[in-house]
Amino acid sequence: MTDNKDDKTLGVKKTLTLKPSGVSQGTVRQDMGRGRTKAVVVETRKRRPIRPEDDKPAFTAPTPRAAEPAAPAPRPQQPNPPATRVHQPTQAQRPAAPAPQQRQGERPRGAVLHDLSASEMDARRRALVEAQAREVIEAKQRAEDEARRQAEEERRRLQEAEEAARRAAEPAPVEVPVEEAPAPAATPAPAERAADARPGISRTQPAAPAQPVIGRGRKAGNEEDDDRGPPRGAPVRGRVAAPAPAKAPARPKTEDERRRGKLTVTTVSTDDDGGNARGRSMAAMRRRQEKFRRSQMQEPREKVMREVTLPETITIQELSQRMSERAVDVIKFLMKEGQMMKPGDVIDADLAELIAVEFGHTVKRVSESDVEEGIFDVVDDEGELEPRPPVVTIMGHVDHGKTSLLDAIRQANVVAGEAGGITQHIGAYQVEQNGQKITFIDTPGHAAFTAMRARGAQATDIAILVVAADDSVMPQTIESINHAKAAGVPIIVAINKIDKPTANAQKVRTELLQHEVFVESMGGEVLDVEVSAKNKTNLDKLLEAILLQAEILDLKANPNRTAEGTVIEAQLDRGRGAVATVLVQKGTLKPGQILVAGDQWGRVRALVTDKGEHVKEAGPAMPVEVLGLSGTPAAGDRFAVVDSESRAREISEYRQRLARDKAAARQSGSRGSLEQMMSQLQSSGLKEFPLLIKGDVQGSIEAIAGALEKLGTDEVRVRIVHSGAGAITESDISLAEASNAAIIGFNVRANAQARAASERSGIEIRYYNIIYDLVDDVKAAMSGLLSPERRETFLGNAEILEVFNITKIGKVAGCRVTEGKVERGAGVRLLRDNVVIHEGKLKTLKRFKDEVAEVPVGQECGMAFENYEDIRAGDVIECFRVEHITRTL
Ligand SMILES: Nc1nc2c(ncn2[C@@H]2O[C@H](COP(=O)(O)OP(=O)(O)OP(=O)(O)O)[C@@H](O)[C@H]2O)c(=O)[nH]1
Repeated sequence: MTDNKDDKTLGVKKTLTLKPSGVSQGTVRQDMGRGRTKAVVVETRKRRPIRPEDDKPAFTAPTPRAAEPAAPAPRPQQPNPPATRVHQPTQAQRPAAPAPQQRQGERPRGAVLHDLSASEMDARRRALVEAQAREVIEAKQRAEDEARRQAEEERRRLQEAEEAARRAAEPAPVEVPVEEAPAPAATPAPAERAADARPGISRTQPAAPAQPVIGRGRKAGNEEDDDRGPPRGAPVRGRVAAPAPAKAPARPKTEDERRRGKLTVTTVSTDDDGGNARGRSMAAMRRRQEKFRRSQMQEPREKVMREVTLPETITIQELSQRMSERAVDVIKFLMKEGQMMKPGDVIDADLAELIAVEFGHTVKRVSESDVEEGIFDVVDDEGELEPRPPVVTIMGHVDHGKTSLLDAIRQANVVAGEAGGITQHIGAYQVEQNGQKITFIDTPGHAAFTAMRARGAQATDIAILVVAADDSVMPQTIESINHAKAAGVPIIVAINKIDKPTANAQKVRTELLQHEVFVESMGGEVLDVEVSAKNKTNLDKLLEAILLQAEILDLKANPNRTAEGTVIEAQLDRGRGAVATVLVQKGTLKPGQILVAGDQWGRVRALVTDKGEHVKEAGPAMPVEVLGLSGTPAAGDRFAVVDSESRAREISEYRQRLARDKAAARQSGSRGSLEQMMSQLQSSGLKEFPLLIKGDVQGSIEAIAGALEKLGTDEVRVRIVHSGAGAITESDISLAEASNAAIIGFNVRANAQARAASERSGIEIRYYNIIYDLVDDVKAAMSGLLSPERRETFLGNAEILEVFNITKIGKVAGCRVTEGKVERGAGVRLLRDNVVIHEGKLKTLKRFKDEVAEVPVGQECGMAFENYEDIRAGDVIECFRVEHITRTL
C-alpha cells in the first residue's frame, strides 16, 4: 500500500526535485518493532555530480524540468553504496531503491499525459508542484520537530545512564548502505529526501572510535581520506563498526564535521550543550551553584562608618562590637598581620586604632578613667545637705586598749571571741549618745594593719587616738598621728587605762606635744579624755567630745541622691557569697540598686546592719553589709551606685585592668618557689622576695601582710605583689609567674585550673590556716633556718552529691570522685566555695557496702569525716597526702 503510494509520488516528483548539489537531508521514520517508530534525520551526500547523460528521460516531458531527473537510477552496487550513517535504518529509504524499476512500468500514464492539453498539463503540474511544496514544508517541519524531541529524549536518557547508555548507543549504529540514488531522478518522498540529505553522518561517525587506538592525528587523516577517497557507493561499514565506542566522546570533531552538523545519537545528546557539557554531572552542577552562591555571599556589605570610642585598652570582642564588625574578621586581620589572638584578648589603644582605621572607621580615644566620670565626687548643692553622724576611727599602738574601748562603748565583748586576742576583722558599727548617732570603724591596732588604718582614716571624720596611760606614746601612736594628720582628720586623744596604778596621763600629754598634738590642757585645741575601757570610766565624756568635735566640723551630706562611699572590709561568706561592709558617705543605698565597688559590681541583694538587721536603706555615715556583689572588693575601695549593669560592668572591668596593670608594674625579674627565693636571698643577696597572698577574708590578709612586713629588715623584706580574698585562681598563678612570686593560701584553696597552671609553671602554692605558722615559715626562711618541708601532694577531689544521715554512723557523704582519686588514710579537707571548712581524716571510705582502699576518678563512693558532720551537697572533699622532706639548700 505504502509502496504504491510512494511510487505514485516518486513518479511526479521526479520532474520537480532537481537539487543543485549532492547533499540533501530529511527525516525518516523507522520502525523499532513492537509498534514503536522513531524518526531519524539522515543526510545523503552524493559524491558525483549528476551527469546529463544519466538523466535520460523515460518519456517526453512537456517542460524542460521534466527531462532532468528522468534517468532511472541504476541500483547501486552492493559493495559500494554511499552509506547513510543512521542509527536505525529507515524503512522509508529502502523502497527508494526499487523505484526506478517501478517507474519503468508507468509509461502508459505518460502516454495519457500526452493526450492532455498544454494548459491542462500546466494546471496539473502547478497543482502538483504546490501540493508537493506544501507537503515538503510540512514534512520538513514535522521531521525537525520529531528530531528535536527524539534528540532531547535521547540526551536525557543518556545523561541518566551516563557511560553505559552511551556505550550502548555508540556501537549500535547500523550502517545502512544508502543506495546511491543516481540523481534527483530518484525523487524520493520529501521526508526521504530530508533523510537522504545526511549521508555524511555515517562516514564520519565511525572514525571517532578508532582514534584513540592508534593515534588521533593519523586516524583522523585516514578518515578524512575515507570520506573523500572511496569510490562512490563504497561501503564504510567496516570502519564504522570497529572502533571502541567508549572512547568516542574523546574524539574531537573535525572542522568538517562541525560544519556539517552531522547527527548521531551521541552528537544529538551532546550537541545541545555544545558538546562539552555532556560529561557534566549533577555534582558538578551543584558545585558550580554552590560556588556561585558563595561568591554572592562574599560580596562586601555596605560599610557603615562609625566613630569608635577607644579606651586605653580594649578586648578584641569589645572593639568588634563597637565597630559593628565580626570579631572573626578582626582576628583574621590580625592573623594577616602575624598576630594570633582570641576575641577575649586585650589590646592597647594603638593597635585598636590601627584595626579600626583598617576597617574604615574613625576613632575617638578616651582616657579610661572617663568611665568613672559622674559617678564619684558628685558635688551636692548646699541646700540639699543635711547633718549626718560623725564617722570615728580608733587608732593607736598595739594593746593600748582600742578594741576594749570600742567594746566598752558598744557594750559588746568582741575581745573574748577573737582568736589569739588579735582583731583580725575590721568592723564598723553605730552607737547612740544623747539621741545622736556616732559611727565607729574598728581598725585593729596590730602593726599588721597599718595599711588598713591609713585607709580607715580617709573614710573617717574624727580619729580617736588611744594611748595607754601606763605605756605612753609608742611607735604606732606616732604612726597613727601621722596618718590622721595626712588625712586632715582631727584627733581626740583617749588616755586609756587610767585605772592602772602606773597610769600617767600627764606624761602622755607631754609626750604628744613632741609630735605636735596639742591637747586643750596644754593650750591646744585637741580634745583629750581620760578613760578606762576596763572600768567603762568617762566613756560618756569621750562620746560627748566626739559629738562636740562633729559639731565643730559641721558634718553634712545629701541623703537624697545615689549612694557613694567606701568599702570597710569584704569577705567571702560561706553561704552568703561575697559580703562587703561599706560605709555610705553620700546618698542613700537601697536594695536592688546596682553597685560598683572597687573592681567588683553587683545588684544589692540585701543590706544588713552591724546588729544583723536587714534594712531597706542606708543613709550617710551608716555602715552596712552589702550582699550581692560578684566578688570581694578590697578594703578601702570606693563604691558607687550606677544606673545600669553595663555601666557597672564597664567600670569594674576598667578597675580590674587598672589593678592588673599595677600588679604587672610591680613585677620583678626574680622567679621561683619560696625555697628558691630563699636560697636566692642567701646566695645573691636579694633584698626582697615577692609573695602573693590569698585569704578567706580581707582582714586575715591584712594581718598576714602586716606580720610579714614586720619581719622585714634593712637587708631583706617581703614584697606582696598581690593580695585578696577568695580562692586562688588561674590569674593569680599567672601574676605570680610574671612576678616570680610564691603563693600563700590562707584558709583558701586553688581551683582546678589554678592547680593545673601552677604545676605547669612550677609556681608553689602554700596553704596555711594559722597566721603564726605562716609567719614562722617565712621568718625561718628569711633567716635561712629552714625546717623540714611539709610537702603536700594533692590526690584528688570528690564532690558531695547527697548527704545521708545514718543511724550510729552519722552523716555520710555520697560523692563522686571528680578528679584524681580518693585514698583511705590520706588527709582530707572539706571545701565550700573553695574555702576550707574543715581539715581532718576520713572515718570511712566505701564503695557500695564494702570498705575500699581507694576510689578512682569517675566512681561514686561514700565518705564520712572523723568528728565532723557539717557536710552539705555541693561541698568538695579534697584528698591529699603529706610528706616531710628535709630541706637542703
Ligand atoms: N587595766 C586596763 N586594762 C585594759 C584597759 N583597756 C584594755 N585593757 C587591756 O589591754 C589589753 C589589750 O586590749 P585590746 O583592747 O585588745 O587592745 P588593742 O589595742 O585593741 O589590741 P590589738 O587588737 O591587739 O591591737 C587587754 O588585755 C585588755 O584587757 C583598761 O582601761 N584598763
